[in-house]
Amino acid sequence: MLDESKFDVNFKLLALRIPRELCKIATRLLNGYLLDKPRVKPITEDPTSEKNRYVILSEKVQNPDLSDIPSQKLDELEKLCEIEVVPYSLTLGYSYWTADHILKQILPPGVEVPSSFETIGHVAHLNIHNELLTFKDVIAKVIYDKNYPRIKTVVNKVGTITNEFRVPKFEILAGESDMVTEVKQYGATFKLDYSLVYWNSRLEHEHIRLVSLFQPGEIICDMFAGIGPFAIPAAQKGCLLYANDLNPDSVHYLKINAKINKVDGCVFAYNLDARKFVSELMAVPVCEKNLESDDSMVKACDTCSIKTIDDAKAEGTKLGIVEKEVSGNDVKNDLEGIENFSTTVDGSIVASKRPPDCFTEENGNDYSGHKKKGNTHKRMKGSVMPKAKAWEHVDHVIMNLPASALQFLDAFRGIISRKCWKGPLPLVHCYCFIRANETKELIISEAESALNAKIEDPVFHRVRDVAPNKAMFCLSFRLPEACFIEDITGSSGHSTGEL
Ligand SMILES: C[S@@+](CC[C@H](N)C(=O)[O-])C[C@H]1O[C@@H](n2cnc3c(N)ncnc32)[C@H](O)[C@@H]1O
Repeated sequence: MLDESKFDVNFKLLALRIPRELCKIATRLLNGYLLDKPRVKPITEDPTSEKNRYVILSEKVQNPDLSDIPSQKLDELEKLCEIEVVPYSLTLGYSYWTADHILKQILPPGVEVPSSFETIGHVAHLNIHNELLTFKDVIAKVIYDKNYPRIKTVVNKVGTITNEFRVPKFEILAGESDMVTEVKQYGATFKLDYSLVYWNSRLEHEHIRLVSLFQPGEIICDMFAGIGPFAIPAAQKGCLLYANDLNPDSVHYLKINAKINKVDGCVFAYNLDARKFVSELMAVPVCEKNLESDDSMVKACDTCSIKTIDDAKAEGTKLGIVEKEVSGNDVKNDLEGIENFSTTVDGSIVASKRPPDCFTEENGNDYSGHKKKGNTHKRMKGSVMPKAKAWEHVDHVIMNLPASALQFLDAFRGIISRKCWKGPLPLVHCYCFIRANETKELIISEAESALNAKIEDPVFHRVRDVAPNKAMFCLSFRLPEACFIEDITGSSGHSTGEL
């Protein structure tokens, strides 16, 4: 085990014993000659008298006659009191030194010291390289000691992720074995079991960037929702969420998180394969039977603002809250013809020119939303959020499974009933990886062959570099018209109404 006393360092220093009321002025006068160590104060108690203090001098003052300090400074101090020099012994030990300092002494010279880690609530996630695996326990102990109580569990990722839920395997190296924890992102709270579900704190900016494109009242379909880092903030914004994940544990926490964040009336959770989810959600039910989510997700919700097109019809009013913003542009940076859409009472779409200043992406193009004037977000106090008919309208589709989301685009082939659909087709936000030897054109062609249709006006947003030769991107585009199915009778565009 680690012998903590090995890290003791003793400093033989000098100190001035002075009346305690002169501490401030002495500190000012001796500026530059005082002990200068992070987190150690240069003034300390005199063990022999309450009335005095020790002013600890820096290591560079070695002579007891204080000849290392300019005489002018000493003269000034002497005018105020008698100066008494005393030896002072300072020991800085294990509890003082940083994790980086200690690990540098333990590990072989030249290796990269693993003193930084990803924090997920009370869990510190390390990725210890093979050459340091023999030191893994001591590394974990130091990180635990230095970060407790903020960190209560230190884990190391084992091997590479191979399972479809994208959950790494961990070994617990120090602290509690409980990996159920809580994380906060932009005001939302997420509970999760880090050993069972996918979570990546590095995606926080991306989650919020994408949600910032959504407008209150919009209908969002999240095909690979995880525990809800897109879905929960979108619902908090007043969107209606159809959120799905194949991992039952993710869906379990998605529901808990919807409750914790008081949006459980706006988040409908499903535990299906994404293809099946989309085909069930967006296809017209044979008997127009209402879709049912897998349990009682529909709850009273104070914070939601969704009204379906049908609700508005019933009220005979224009749906102010579902003003739909749509943008599209091509790689030539042509901003002309970009339009806003508002859904009117009959579900038809009113188009209006939108200001071009909303294009902020690296290539000049974007699907960002422009700020609306005023707050059109109305609350439905104490009411149950009505489910929208997703086969009539969905505004955005989120596909965050970068390793294979492009291949799932085939789920949209001929799925949307032209007869039933109201408004523009959804904007799809499909995450992918692009390697150094790949191009955006290659990605587009992969997406197009999955859709079996041409994509107009694609926009790429670089999310983050995941490896030296690999970056994560978000490809946004409007679902092509080819996804319409003309004749719904007897077509594959019917759902079994299983959801
Ligand atoms: C990269 S994670 C993204 C989770 C979440 N959207 C986020 O941003 O943190 C991908 C998620 O897709 C889920 N998944 C993998 N294959 C799936 C499939 N065939 N159908 C539905 N979900 C799937 C995984 O369980 C995982 O939660």
